[in-house]
Amino acid sequence: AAEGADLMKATQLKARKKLLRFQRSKIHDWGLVALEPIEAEDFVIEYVGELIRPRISDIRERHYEKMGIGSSYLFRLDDGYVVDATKRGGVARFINHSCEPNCYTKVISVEGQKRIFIYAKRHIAVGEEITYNYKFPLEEKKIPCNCGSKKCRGSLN
Ligand SMILES: Nc1ncnc2c1ncn2[C@@H]1O[C@H](CN(CC[C@H](N)C(=O)O)CC2CN(Cc3cccs3)C2)[C@@H](O)[C@H]1O
Repeated sequence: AAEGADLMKATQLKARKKLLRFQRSKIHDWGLVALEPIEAEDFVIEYVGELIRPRISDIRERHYEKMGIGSSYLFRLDDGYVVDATKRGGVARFINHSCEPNCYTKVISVEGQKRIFIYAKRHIAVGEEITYNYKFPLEEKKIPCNCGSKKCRGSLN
């Protein structure tokens, strides 16, 4: 019974959203920083937003560009669907890109709904900024990357 309780506790620890703080980032404007140590493969946070169809996301993207808020609160899924965190989103929308990220994203269908979960690739120490690879498609107009990692590709797209 004791080891069952420990297993339960360990599972909860791994699955629980981690303590994070939204603060100025060395990479870009604002970012998310770990307030507790995070182990490899631990669940960190869900990228919460509205799941929208490709056509709707094109219309919104143009609208956001015109409004000057930049379209990168849009998290594109492989099938063209987009999770839009611009209006209704969680703090995960503030996570910055790195070419050597400490987290990775996984799209999981929960009751037919696609959701984006962010996990740690490695141990993350208190105070480290949470990052994942945006995997933006290559574009002409480059967004210079400021991740500072040795293997930085120089741009996000
Ligand atoms: N490694 C990097 N190097 C350089 N720039 C980066 C990096 N990684 C994220 N970026 C920028 O961050 C946006 C992704 N953003 C993540 C959070 C951002 N730090 C924030 O404070 O809002 C969300 C978008 C929505 N936009 C609102 C704006 C706020 C200020 C100017 S536009 C930012 C991206 O589209 C980029 O422009």
